[in-house]
Amino acid sequence: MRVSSHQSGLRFVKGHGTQNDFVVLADPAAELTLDAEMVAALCDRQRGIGADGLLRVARTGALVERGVLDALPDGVAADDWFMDYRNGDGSIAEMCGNGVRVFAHYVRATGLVDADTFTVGSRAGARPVIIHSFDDVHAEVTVEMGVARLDGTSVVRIGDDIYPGAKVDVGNPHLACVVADLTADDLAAVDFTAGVVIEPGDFPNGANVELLTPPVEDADGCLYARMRVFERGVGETRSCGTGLVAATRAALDARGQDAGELRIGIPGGEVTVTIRPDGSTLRGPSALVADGVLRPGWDR
Ligand SMILES: N[C@@H](CCC[C@H](N)C(=O)O)C(=O)O
Repeated sequence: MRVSSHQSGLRFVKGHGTQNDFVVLADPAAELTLDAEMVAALCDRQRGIGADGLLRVARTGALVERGVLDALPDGVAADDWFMDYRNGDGSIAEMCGNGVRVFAHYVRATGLVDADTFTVGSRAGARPVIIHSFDDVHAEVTVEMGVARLDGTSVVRIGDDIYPGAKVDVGNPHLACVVADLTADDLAAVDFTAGVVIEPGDFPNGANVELLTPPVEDADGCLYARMRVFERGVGETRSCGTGLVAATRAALDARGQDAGELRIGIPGGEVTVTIRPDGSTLRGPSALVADGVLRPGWDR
């Protein structure tokens, strides 16, 4: 069954995590065919519903049986709910941090899960979550994001400017640039409209690019920074959970720290990232804003 040809209309939910927005499709038995063209049309803000990405909610075992996944990812059981994530251009990515928060909120608020701690499956492996609070619209969720692995350095060109950064693997690839002396106003003025140019030799599968102001201590002694992000397969988004973890890892490393906490403001809100030598967490909000039904033939 293709997404387009469901006779009785396919239900969807629209949600976001710090305004990184998603179409959520419940498909427990993995019966839908999500081809790239269809996902791109659904995520298109003029042709379709409009979103940065799509989250299919399916049982991990069903995705293996249907051949969407080759095998159960590490630490993920057949009965665990799996976040089958697609970028807005239809491409598949290994992980989406904001997506996991929205996904966890969705399965908890709809009763597919009846506990506040559980595991979400992703192509990058198991992502344990804690639901701190939720109702039908809002939730506050922490995601265990695993180890953010530093992997050397590279550069990105944005307009006429070259930014050096740290390559960071958070399950998906990032170039996290902590830019010395960059103010919040400078960051807001960066022009992403022509895209970003990364080194293909350093990132054979592409990368997400983050620009971060150097962290400063706020009045309470907490570290705070601001970030913007240009996502692989999407373009500039108002937030990127894996990017926030990558940027925190790079910023703490630049301060000689392999652990610590950082609050980060992004255009879509604010999150808290904690880095430990053996892992990392991302804490922030989720919102489920609308329910809808796709009309048969919507894509013609
Ligand atoms: N917005 C996401 C990341 C989505 C995947 C990314 N665009 C990629 O291709 O790796 C997040 O919140 O982490």
